Amino acid sequence: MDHFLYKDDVLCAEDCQIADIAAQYGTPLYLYSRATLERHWHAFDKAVGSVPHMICYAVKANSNLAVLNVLARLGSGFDIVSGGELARVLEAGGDPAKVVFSGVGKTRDEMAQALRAGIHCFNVESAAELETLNEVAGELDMQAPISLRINPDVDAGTHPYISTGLKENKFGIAMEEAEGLFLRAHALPHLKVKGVDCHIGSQLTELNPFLDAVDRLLALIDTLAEQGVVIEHFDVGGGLGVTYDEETPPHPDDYAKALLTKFEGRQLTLIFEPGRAIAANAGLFVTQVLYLKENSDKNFAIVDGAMNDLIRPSLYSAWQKIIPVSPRAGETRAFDIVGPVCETGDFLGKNRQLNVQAGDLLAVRSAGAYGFTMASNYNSRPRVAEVMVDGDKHYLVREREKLVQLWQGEHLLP
Ligand SMILES: Cc1ncc(COP(=O)(O)O)c(C=O)c1O
Ligand SMILES: N[C@@H](CCCC[NH3+])C(=O)O
Repeated sequence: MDHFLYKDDVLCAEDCQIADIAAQYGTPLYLYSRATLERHWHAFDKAVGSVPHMICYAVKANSNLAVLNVLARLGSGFDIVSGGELARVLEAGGDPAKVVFSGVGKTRDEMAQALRAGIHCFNVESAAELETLNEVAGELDMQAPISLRINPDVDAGTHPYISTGLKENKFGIAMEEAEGLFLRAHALPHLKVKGVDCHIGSQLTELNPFLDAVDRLLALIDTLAEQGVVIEHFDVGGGLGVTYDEETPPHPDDYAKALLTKFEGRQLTLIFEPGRAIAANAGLFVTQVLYLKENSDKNFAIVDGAMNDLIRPSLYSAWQKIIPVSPRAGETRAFDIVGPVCETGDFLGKNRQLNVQAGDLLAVRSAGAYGFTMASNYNSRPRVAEVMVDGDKHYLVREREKLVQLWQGEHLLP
């Protein structure tokens, strides 16, 4: 069920009118629906059923403390890629024992921070990282729980910038090296081998790449068992796609059902790291039209939101639906929806059929994932407010940045 619907011709988020929210907090703003976040998380959790598992939400998709807290209250685990994300999870009340730490460039400090916090597992991505983690754990007189992230060399069929499971990508350990490295990890005194891990890319809309990756890693698990290395968990990563436009990604039920057939008869705990599938369609980006402008037969709607607030259209040519908050009757025209940033690539959408006037509010859909988390202060634009609705209530979950925050921590020469 969609929680962003028109009721009496005005766009609502759950039971709140978006125009009221915009009037109260100003624009641009990000708006999240608690009910949608919870529904998406439960969809994964229920789909896996009674098989031992952890749903470790990928914090990078949306790391607002209120979002993390809503998920932590459901019992979610978390997939992190930095010490900053770990700190956020802890601040939001997340359980460190349900945290997995991914990423190719963990620093020694981040390793120590995560060891002290008592995380579930490090997803190690290279031989060099393995040796470093063993050293850091040794200095702390601890044993680091690890899995190795294997790069299964499957084509995820997604945008090249968000494909991660091909040999040419920087992520994970090559299949040919995997066995040797597991044996090395098994022999190192300050590491405890727990699992295997993969993550082949993001916004996948087909099941086959996931299934191919699982097949390859299960074969590896069998080889390892013959060598006395017991694997307790299988982390399938994240990557399940969402509908931005006409895509028809598998429902978590079908995704889980297909994967579970591969694990029948095995004593493996499953770990899932969904980010986008939980957060993307739980959020909107709300922006106001500042001016209309016509240039050589082209219509521009210049809005107060920009690429620094929501970079996906500029960075990946990503298409996100743009809809009016209070639709006008009458003729539509094709508009490019552009922001105030001084870059030609600053657009939220191109060639959109709309009937808009200056002052109107527009909502960019599917903006709950990789929206605010990828925002910057480019052009010295303060980062926008974030609001969460919960039924007929709404809460400011991050204040709009103030101008003085733009140069916080900067210093003049004496
Ligand atoms: C290691 C890892 N896990 C999980 C995710 C979450 O991916 P998605 O948002 O596509 O579910 C990512 C990002 O792609 C990732 O790099
Ligand atoms: N930022 C990307 C997804 C990256 C996934 C990171 N592992 C997007 O918006 O589509």
